[in-house]
Amino acid sequence: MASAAAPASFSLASPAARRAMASAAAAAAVKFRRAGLAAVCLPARSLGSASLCAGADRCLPIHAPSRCWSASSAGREARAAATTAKKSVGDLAAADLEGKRVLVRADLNVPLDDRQNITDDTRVRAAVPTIKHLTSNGAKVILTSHLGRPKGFTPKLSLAPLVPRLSELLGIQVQKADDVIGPEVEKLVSALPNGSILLLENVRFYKEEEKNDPEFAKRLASLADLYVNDAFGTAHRAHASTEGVTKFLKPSVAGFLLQKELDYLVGAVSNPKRPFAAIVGGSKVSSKIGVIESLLAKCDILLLGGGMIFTFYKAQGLAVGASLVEDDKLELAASLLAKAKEKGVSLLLPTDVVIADKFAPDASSQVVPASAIPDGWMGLDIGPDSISAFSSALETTQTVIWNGPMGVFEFEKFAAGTEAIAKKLAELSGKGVTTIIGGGDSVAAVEKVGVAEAMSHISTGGGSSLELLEGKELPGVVALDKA
Ligand SMILES: Nc1ncnc2c1ncn2[C@@H]1O[C@H](COP(=O)(O)OP(=O)(O)OP(=O)(O)O)[C@@H](O)[C@H]1O
Ligand SMILES: O=C(O)[C@H](O)COP(=O)(O)O
Repeated sequence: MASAAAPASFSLASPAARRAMASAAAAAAVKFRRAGLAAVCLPARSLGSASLCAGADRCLPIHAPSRCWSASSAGREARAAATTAKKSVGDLAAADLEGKRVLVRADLNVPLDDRQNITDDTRVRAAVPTIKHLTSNGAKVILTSHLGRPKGFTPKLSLAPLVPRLSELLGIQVQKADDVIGPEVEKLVSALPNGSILLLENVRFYKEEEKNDPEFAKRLASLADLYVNDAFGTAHRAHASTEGVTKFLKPSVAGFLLQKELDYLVGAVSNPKRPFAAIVGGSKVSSKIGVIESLLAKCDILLLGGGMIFTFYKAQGLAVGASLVEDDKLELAASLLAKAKEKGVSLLLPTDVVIADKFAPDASSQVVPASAIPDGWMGLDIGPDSISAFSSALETTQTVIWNGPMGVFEFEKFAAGTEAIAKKLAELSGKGVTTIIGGGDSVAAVEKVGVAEAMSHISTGGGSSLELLEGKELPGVVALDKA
């Protein structure tokens, strides 16, 4: 194994970034530059919190009990309609599993605190149904995952802290290997009894993983008889354990979590119950162009919030004061507005905003019409009239997908818009509307309000869910056997 190396670089979507943000915020508050604004960065990001839903044969975590997924439900129809229809672990007969060594790729990339405690176990809970299904059918599970972005062997990114929680959730003691491949691992695998689980060490300790090295993939694959990919959060990476191993293991199938993510983020979005509304927020329009364009082709109503709205306002000739604006995206914003019109999509921009005199939790604030933002003030949330207009528009829908907060919800003063939307979606969910939270900060917002359990689906993916919503194919999915 290679030796420890340089510090990893972070993307905002990764737990590594969350960990970095959390510890920095705990120390005090971290100033960072985001598109010209000095922001106080809080550890707001986390992923879902719903509990396992007892009783359903293939029930998955992170969704409302009333929407337990089953083989005969609408999910299957939606999946069949999706271009990503893949063979599932549920399609394998018990005889295909009994006594077989199954390599399961999960995404156990969870946030850990300084004492190596898991601070959000959503991804661990989400991995349980597939593993339980395999062990209860007598398979020998060889579990593999990454944690963070190590450069070589990095003890603090060992998967060891995952063992107690996994064992507790699975109801059996999970064994852990100190390596990913090699004679020691092979020995442990050959001694596995039916129905047992061996967790391999962090697969990214080998640089060959991210390089999708065929020799490494072959050695990893040689540990098993078949492959199950349940790592939705990493399905946008063409790595050895997500893509390379499929060339050496047949069958290579989707786990229940991966399947449910596809059912919702592809199936329900491509073939929605209508009217279908998309809510897109977040900081910048530039990071959501692909998502907006893709959703414009599918939705009936598009609600825009967050920092990106000011680029749209400016494109319409409004003054935006000191709000976040991407001047090089004004034409793009105008063309997106024109495209919505052309496609007959009802696009709503907030009509009023909560403005602040500085980018800080203790800023002075006031509500003004979108057309009356004074010089020196910046919009940090959508206003009450907009909340009410957005809520009325959502009342008419049957499917809603949400990606990106309506304002700077990390600051209490500017969290009302995001929280109101979260509550509205929870209410609609209770009335049978399909509500999908597409990963990222909107998940943290839904969690903060305590309505995560009410939603139809909360994605465990950050980058992967954005790529799916942009209409991209994910290499980890493409590589699996067709349904
Ligand atoms: N009006 C605003 N001005 C500046 N920043 C804002 C504004 N509204 C929201 N934000 C910030 O946008 C950030 C979220 O943006 P981002 O584009 O990362 O969202 P996301 O899509 O939920 O995340 P991800 O990219 O992981 O999917 C939040 O930290 C929030 O504070
Ligand atoms: O947290 C994530 O988004 C996934 O685990 C993928 O991690 P990565 O961005 O380091 O590939």
